[in-house]
Amino acid sequence: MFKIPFLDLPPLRGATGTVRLPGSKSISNRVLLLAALSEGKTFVRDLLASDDTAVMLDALRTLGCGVWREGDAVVIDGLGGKLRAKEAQLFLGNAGTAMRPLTAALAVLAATQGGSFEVSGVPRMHERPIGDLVDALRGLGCAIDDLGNAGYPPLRLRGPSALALDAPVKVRGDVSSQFLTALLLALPLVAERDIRIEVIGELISKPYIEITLALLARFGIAVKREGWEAFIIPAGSRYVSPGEVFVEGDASSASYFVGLGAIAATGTPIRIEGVGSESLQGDVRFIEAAAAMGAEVKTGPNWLEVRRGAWPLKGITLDCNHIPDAAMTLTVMALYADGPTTLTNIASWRVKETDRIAAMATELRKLGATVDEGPDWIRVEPLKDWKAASIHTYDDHRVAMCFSLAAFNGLVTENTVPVRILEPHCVAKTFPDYFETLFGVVTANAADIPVITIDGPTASGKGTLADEVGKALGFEVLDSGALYRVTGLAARRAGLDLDNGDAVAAIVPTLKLSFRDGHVFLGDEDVSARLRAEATGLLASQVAAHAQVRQALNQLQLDFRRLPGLVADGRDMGTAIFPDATLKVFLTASAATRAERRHKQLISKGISANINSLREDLEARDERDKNRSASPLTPAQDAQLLDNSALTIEASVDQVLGWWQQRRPF
Ligand SMILES: O=C(O)C1=C[C@@H](OP(=O)(O)O)[C@@H](O)[C@H](O)C1
Ligand SMILES: C=C(OP(=O)(O)O)C(=O)O
Repeated sequence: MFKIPFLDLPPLRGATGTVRLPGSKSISNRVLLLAALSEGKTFVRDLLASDDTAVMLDALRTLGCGVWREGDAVVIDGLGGKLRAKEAQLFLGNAGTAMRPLTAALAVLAATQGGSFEVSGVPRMHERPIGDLVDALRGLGCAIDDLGNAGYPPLRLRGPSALALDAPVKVRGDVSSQFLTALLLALPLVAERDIRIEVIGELISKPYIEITLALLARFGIAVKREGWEAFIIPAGSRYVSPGEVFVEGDASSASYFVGLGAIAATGTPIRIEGVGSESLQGDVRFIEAAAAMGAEVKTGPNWLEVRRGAWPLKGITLDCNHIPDAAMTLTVMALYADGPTTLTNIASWRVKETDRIAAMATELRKLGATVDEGPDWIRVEPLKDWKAASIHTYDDHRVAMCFSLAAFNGLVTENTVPVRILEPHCVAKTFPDYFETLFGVVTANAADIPVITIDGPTASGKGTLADEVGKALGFEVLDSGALYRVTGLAARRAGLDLDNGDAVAAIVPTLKLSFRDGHVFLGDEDVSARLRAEATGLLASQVAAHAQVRQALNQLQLDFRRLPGLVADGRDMGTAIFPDATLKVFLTASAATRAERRHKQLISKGISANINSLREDLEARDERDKNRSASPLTPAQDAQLLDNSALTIEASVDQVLGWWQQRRPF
């Protein structure tokens, strides 16, 4: 996950490959609750691992459920309908699928067994309505206290209290379907007689009720229904765990890749694995909307393949009540259309993670789009004149994911712009690795992928600075010095004459080199510590003097230019390898400062060292690096010079990030 203040997406051009979706949020949290209410163990496979499921799992643990991992399964040892904890405070983040169903289940459990439970969430959760559910539960006889504003969390669910189960339970369905879902999931707890639930008002987001009914059936509860108006939980219903449940991929998460295929898969299609024609989730019908906009879609039981069909896409008008979450993706696809796109019947967008109609309209306008909105609709015009924009994400995962599709503007305009996604980690709600997954299936022109080079003499602190800048921007880091060090080490191990440039260059393509978690591996061996040793530094300096060796390592270094960007540290990154880098930094420090730092570093590792001879070595190495004929150590003409002798690491990082920001169009 990119846990950084912003993620800049350079212009993207194409898409190809296969995406394996994370588990469905809606299915995961329903299955967890049903397993918790059942008796005995349920093995849940392919469970979504995200913020929304984490709060549900924490809540279940607090309530006394067994929750543990066994291989690739999460095992829930259920309560069998009996409360083990009679008091608890549950923090449910911003997960509607945890807040609403747990409120109903705990209200009913507290009423029948006694207890006091508080449910709360993030500030936005306290602005998301729950009054219709509370009214239904109070009508049934549950004791519920508003701990904040009436009709919103936080709430206290108290008991015991007498339940009136003979009259129908009435619930409004026109603000959120999750209220009906919550009652359907919880009321089998007290189904000594038939329980009738009646929906008041037009039910929205109907396909989510189908998910609820299907999963209840898997846990042994066969709800009878009268269309969408009434649902009857038969007397004697009991939750019976099926023992094992497989969670299918998330169909709402699929929408971003369906959109991606429609926009950018011009050759082979994007393959999306985890949902397909047999999906339980209504959002799989997003493919119909995408097809109406021009996408070519093929489906199998649990896969989709999508490629570009019509181009530009076709503007559509669509009632999106049945796909409230996935439909947001259409508003960004609409930028690439031949005419306006109008989405209707989406009033619920206003009470989700943020006011999504307002959020999408505001952010689309920042890109230059013309957008109109009403209480329950939005209209987006195609965009020709794109502006670089910093997209505010409102702690809404879907806003962040949707706007990644705006980075394909280079497919419709010459004046390509990057897109900045603020607080990209909000995707953690349902798809923590969204951006990594995206980068795995999109292509960009190498020249569009930003590079920051940090060159400078040995022990100037390039490595630390590059790592920190890389972390701050979410960029890849290339420690080119390590490549020379590995080559020097491997050449020495192979018994080569290090003065023989051809021989040393010949082993470069055979190096089995990988960088993982800040470590460098040669084959399976972690050689990080060896590479840092002074002796290896000298080997590196020797082999680096050969033009043939530098040539062999060139391509390897260029290959590190990957999305979303690269920070390359070395000696000739800005002059020879990435001459088109957006920002070039030449880092220096006095020989005395560098010798002191190296000395401290060695001493802290328990290696004895003499500061004077370290300084002499450094100076000798500087001379060799400066005077070699192949790529001598010298600042690029357009480099920013940074002498960090008197600077802290933070100050150097801030300086580089400041220069970087000056070069950004945001
Ligand atoms: O039941 C569910 O799993 C959901 C129902 C929908 O909410 P509404 O019924 O409030 O539209 C949907 O937006 C949400 O992401 C998940
Ligand atoms: C509306 C959403 O979430 P929640 O389950 O919190 O309602 C969503 O994921 O788009």
